[in-house]
Amino acid sequence: MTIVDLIFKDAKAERGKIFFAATAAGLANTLVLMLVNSAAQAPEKAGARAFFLFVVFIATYVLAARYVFHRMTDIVEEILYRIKCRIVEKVERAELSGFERIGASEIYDRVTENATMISGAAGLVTNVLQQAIIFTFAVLYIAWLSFPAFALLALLIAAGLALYWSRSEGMGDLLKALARTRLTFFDALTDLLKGFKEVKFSQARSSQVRADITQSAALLRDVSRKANHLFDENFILASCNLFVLLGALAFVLPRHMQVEASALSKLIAGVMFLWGPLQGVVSGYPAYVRSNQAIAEIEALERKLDEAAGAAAVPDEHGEDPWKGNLGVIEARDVTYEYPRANGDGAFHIGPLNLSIQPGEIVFIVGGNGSGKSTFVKVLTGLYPPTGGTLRVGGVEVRSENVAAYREMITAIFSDFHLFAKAYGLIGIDEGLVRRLLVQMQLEGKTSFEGDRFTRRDLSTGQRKRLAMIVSLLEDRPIFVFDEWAADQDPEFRAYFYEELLPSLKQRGKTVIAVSHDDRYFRCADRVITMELGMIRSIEAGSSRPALVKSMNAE
Ligand SMILES: Nc1ncnc2c1ncn2[C@@H]1O[C@H](COP(=O)(O)OP(=O)(O)OP(=O)(O)O)[C@@H](O)[C@H]1O
Repeated sequence: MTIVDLIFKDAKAERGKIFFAATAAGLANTLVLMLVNSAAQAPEKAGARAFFLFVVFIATYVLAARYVFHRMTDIVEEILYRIKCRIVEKVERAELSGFERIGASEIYDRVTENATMISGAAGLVTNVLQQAIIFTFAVLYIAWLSFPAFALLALLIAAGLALYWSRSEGMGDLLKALARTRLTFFDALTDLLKGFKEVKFSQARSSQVRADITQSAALLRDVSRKANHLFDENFILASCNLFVLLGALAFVLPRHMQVEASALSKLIAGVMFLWGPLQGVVSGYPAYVRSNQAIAEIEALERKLDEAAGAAAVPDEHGEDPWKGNLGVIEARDVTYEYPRANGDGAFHIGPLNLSIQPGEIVFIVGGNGSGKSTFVKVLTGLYPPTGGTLRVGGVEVRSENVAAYREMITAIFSDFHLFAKAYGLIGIDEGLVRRLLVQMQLEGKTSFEGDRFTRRDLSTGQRKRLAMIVSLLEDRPIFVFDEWAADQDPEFRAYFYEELLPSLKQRGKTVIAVSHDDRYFRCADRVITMELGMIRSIEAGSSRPALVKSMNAE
C-alpha cells in the first residue's frame, strides 16, 4: 500500500473535498502567475481590476492550501497514531517465542524511524499533489498558447518520465537494503550501550566494538549516499528536461514554424511556470518512495507480529477462563519444547518431561547451567507453548485460548526481570501494605511508594530483586515463580528467602516453583527436580533428600 492509498482510504468522504481544495490551490497559484505574466507583457492593462483578482487568487490559494496541508497532516498523524497503537497491541498479543524471533531492534526501528519518515512525508506528498495540479494547469496554459509547443512539450515530458522511471527501478531494493543496514547499525550501537562497562575495561574490546559500529555506519552512509545520488540525479535530469524544452522553443520551433516574438516570450514564460511545480514534484518524489517503503516495512512487521500472536495472549471478554482463580494440579505430560533453529546451529530442546505439581507445593528446579531449567519454567508458566505433549492445570489443558487466564494465576520473577517505571497492575494498592513490605525487604529509606510508582529504581542488583519481590507479593497470585531470585542476595536475605518467605507462602496455600543453585537450602523444598540436558534426571524429596523416584524423564 502506498502513502496515497493510505491517505485516500482514511480520508473517506473527505477525499473529494481535499482534491477540490488542492485543485483550487493549484489553479489559484497558476492564475497568479498567469496574471503577473500578462501584466508584465502589458503594464498599461494592469489596473485595479487585475490587482483585485491578484489579491483574490492569493487569498484563494492561502485558504485552500491551508486546508489541504492541515487536513493531510492530521490524516497522516492519525494514521500513524493508529499504527503505533496497533503495533503495541500486537506486541502485547505476541507470544514470547515469536517476540524473541523478531527482536526488539526491528520493533524500535519501525515504530520510531519509519513512523518519523511517514510523518515527514505528509507535507511533501501534499506539496507533490498540489504541484502536480499546478503542473497540469501550466501545461494546459501552454497548449492554449500554442498547440505545436504543447505537442513538443508532451513528447519531451513522456521521454523524461520514461528515463526517470527506468533510473528509479533499483530504488526499492536500495531502500530495503537501507532498512536492513539501519537494523545492523542499531544492533551494534545497542551492543555498545549495553556493554558500556565491559568496554571501559578493555581498549581492545572498545576499539573492536567501535570498528564494528563504524563499519555499519559506513555501510549506512554508502547505501544512503547511493540512494540520495540517484534521487539527486533524477532531479537534475528533470531540470535538464526543461532546459531541453526551453532550447527547443528558443532555437528549434522558430525555424520550423511562424511564431511571433510576443507569443514566443509568452510560451517561454509558460514553460518557466513549469519550473516550480516540476521541482516540487521531483524533489517530493524521494519522500514519497521512502514513505512507501516505510509503510511496507511496518506492514511486514505487523505480519510477523500477527504470526507471533497467540489466540488470546491478552485476556479479554472473549478469552476462556476455566479456572476462575482456582488452581488445580499442574501436570506436564510428555512435554517437549524446541527453540527455533538459527544460522544452521542445532536448536536446544527439552523433554519429553513428565511432572505433577500439587497446589501448595514448593518445587525447586535445579541442574547445571544450560540444562533447560528456565526453558522448562517458561513452558510450565505458559510463556512457551509446548511443541509436544500437554500441559494441564486442574485437569484442563492449557491452550492458546485459555493460556492468558492461566498466566493471570502466576506471579514470576525471572533472572532478567524488569521493574516498570510505574507500578502497573498495582495502581490503587494499599500503601500501608507496601510500606510494611518495604520494611520487611529492608528497603525503607532506599525507595518509597508514591501514588503509582516506586520513587527510586536505581538500586543495587539485590535490592532491585527485593523490590521485584515486593511487586510479586503485592500481586499475591496462587503460583509464585522465582528464577534464581536468591542468587544476588546476601547470606542473611538468602536464608530469609528460603527459611521464612517460602514457608510463609506455603502456609498461605501458594504453589512455589523456584529455580535454584543453592544446594544447602534444597531441604526447604517439598521436591527437588534435577535437570540435565533438557531432561529430568531425578525427582527427590526436599526435606529428607532420599530419592522418591529416580528415573529418566518420569516422576
Ligand atoms: N531465546 C532462546 N533462543 C534459543 N535458544 C535459547 C534461548 N534461550 C535459551 N536457549 C538455549 O536453551 C538452553 C537452555 O537454557 P536455559 O536458560 O533453559 O538453561 P538454564 O538451565 O536455566 O541455565 P542457567 O542455570 O545458566 O540459567 C541454552 O543452552 C540455550 O542455548
